[in-house]
Amino acid sequence: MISIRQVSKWYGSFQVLTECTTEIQKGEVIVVCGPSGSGKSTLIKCVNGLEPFQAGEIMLDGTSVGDAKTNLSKLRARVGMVFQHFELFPHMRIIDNLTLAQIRVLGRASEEARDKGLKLLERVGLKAHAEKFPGELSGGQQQRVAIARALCMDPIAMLFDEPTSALDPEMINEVLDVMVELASEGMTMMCVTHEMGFARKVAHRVIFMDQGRIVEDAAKDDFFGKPRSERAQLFLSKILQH
Ligand SMILES: Nc1ncnc2c1ncn2[C@@H]1O[C@H](COP(=O)(O)OP(=O)(O)OP(=O)(O)O)[C@@H](O)[C@H]1O
Repeated sequence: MISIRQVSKWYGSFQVLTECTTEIQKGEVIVVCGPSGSGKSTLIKCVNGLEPFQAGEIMLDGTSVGDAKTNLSKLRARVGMVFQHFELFPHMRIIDNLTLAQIRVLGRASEEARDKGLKLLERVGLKAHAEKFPGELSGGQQQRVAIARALCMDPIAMLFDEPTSALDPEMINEVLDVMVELASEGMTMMCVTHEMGFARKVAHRVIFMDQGRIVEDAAKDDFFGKPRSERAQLFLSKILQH
């Protein structure tokens, strides 16, 4: 489903990603973790073409992301992306946030888009808030709206970039619960997160990054049982103390 081969990226002379390689199968849930600045967000943004890369290849369901001939907006419409900051349009009602891309990008009729939006709002428990503005919702609710918005596009995979790290602690679980449910339904997911409880519960594999490299790419139980690298052992011992 997602194939990342020997991907390298530079910001000027600074190499942010070095020969990153991994494969994500349909229905797999991958957690990407690692220290701050290790390149996790950059890698995930390369997957849907939000960041260009200079070497290697990323294939998304058979389409090459880095190929200049690839229509990136079409490609992005097929992969849901959820960011740390929900990035909802503040001046638009929740339901309009959900229908905009369906109408503009997928060409759905507004009634159909609205029905779909309401269905997905119901799924994340927020149908009653459809006519509100984002500022009237809590951070956790806004993030659930952002997930519903991504799902409105019938994505073939979902990418999450630290979806809970801007939330107050009591709101983290309501977002993780939605992600756990998605995973249990077989959604292909690549999640940058520090939530190791989530990783233990639903990840199939864990990728550990350090200084722009994929240092470990292991089955969840192997990673948590005994990470191979000292760097990952240190990271886990620190993060699991909290
Ligand atoms: N636009 C940019 N220009 C130059 N350097 C950048 C840019 N974006 C990110 N970087 C650098 O690239 C490195 C990797 O950043 P990235 O955000 O991918 O790391 P991360 O592992 O996701 O970190 P965090 O956990 O703190 O979000 C960092 O050193 C960062 O400063």
